Amino acid sequence: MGKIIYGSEVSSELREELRLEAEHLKQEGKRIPKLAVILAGDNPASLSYVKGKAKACEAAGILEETFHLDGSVSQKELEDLIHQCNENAEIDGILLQLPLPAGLDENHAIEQISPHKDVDGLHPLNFGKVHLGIPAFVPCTPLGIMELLKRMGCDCDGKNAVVVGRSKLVGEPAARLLLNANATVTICHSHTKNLKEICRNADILIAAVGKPRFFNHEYVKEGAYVIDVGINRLADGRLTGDVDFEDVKDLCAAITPVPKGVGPMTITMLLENTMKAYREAVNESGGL
Ligand SMILES: NC(=O)C1=CN([C@@H]2O[C@H](COP(=O)(O)OP(=O)(O)OC[C@H]3O[C@@H](n4cnc5c(N)ncnc54)[C@H](OP(=O)(O)O)[C@@H]3O)[C@@H](O)[C@H]2O)C=CC1
Ligand SMILES: Nc1nc(=O)c2c([nH]1)NC[C@@H]1CN(c3ccc(C(=O)N[C@@H](CCC(=O)O)C(=O)O)cc3)C=[N+]21
Repeated sequence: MGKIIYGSEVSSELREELRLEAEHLKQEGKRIPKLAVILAGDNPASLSYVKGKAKACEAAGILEETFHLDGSVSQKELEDLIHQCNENAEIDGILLQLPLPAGLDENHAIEQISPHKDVDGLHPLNFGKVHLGIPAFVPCTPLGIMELLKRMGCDCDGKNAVVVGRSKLVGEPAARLLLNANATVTICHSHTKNLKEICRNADILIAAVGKPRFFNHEYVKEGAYVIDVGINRLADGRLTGDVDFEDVKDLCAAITPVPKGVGPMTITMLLENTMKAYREAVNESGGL
C-alpha cells in the first residue's frame, strides 16, 4: 500500500505559518498583503475556484478583492482594470482567472500584469526566468507539485519523471521545475505515441490531462511517485482525478488523492506567492 499524501494537510501547516506572519504584520500596524482576483464571465468551475481562493485568503489574514467582470467585457476594459491593479500600491498580487471568455486574448491580457505582481507566474518575464533558473514567480500548481514530492520523500535527482500534459499553467512549468531539480524529464501530450510504455518507465508520474481516471495500473511502475493534478467533475457531482486511485494506490510508493491533493496546494502556493510579492514590494519601498 503506497503512502497517501494529502495536500490538504500540508496546506494546513503552511497556511498556519502564513497566518502567523500576517497577524504579526497587523500587530505591528503594518500594511496587510492583498491579492486581486480578476474573473470575467460566469463559468461555474471558475466561480467556485475564485470563492475557494477568497476564503483561503480570509483565513490566512490576507486581504482579497474579487473583480467580477461581465462575460461580454472588452479587451480594453479588462486591460484597463489590470493596469489599475498594477498602479494600486495596496495590491501585491494579481490573479487573472483562466480560461477567459471566448474572444478575449489571454496572452495579451497576461502581458499587461506587472511581473512584480504576477503571483500566477504566467507573465513571459517570469516564465523566462523560471526557464533560465533565475528566481521568479513560479506558477502555483507546479510549485505545489514540487512541495508534495518533497513531502513524499522523493528526491528528484536522476529520476525519470514523466509529465502528461503540456499546458502553460501546469504541465509545461511542472516539467521545467523537475528538470531544474535534475530529473530526466519526458513531456507527453495528445500526440504522444506509446503513452502507456513511457508512463510505465516513470519513477515520477505527473498526470495533468483532464480525463477522469485515465491512468490505471497499466500506466504505473511499481514504486512510482504519482501526482494527480486532474480535477474532473463526475455526473453525480463528485470530483475525481486523472488517476484511477483505487487501481493504482497499492502499486505506487506514494500518491496524491483528488480531492484534497494538488488543488489545496495550488491555493496555498498562491498565498505564498502573494506574501512573497508583498515582502518584495515592502523592500522596494524602503520598508514602508
Ligand atoms: N489541482 C489543481 O490545482 C489544478 C488542476 N487542474 C486540472 O488539471 C487538468 C489539466 O489542466 P490543464 O493543464 O489546465 O489542461 P489543458 O486542457 O490546458 O491541457 C491538457 C493537456 O493534456 C494533454 N492531453 C489531453 N488528452 C490527452 C491524452 N489522451 N493523452 C495524452 N495527453 C493528453 C493535452 O495535449 P495537447 O497539448 O496535445 O492538447 C494538453 O497538453 C484538468 O483536469 C484541470 O482541471 C488545472 C489547474 C490546477
Ligand atoms: N489563472 C489561473 N490560475 C489558477 O491557478 C487556475 C486557473 N487560472 N484556472 C483554473 C485552475 C484550477 N485551479 C484549482 C484550484 C484549486 C482547486 C481546489 O482547491 N480543489 C479542491 C476541491 C474543491 C471543490 O470541492 O470544488 C481539492 O482538490 O481538494 C482546484 C483547482 C486553479 N486554476
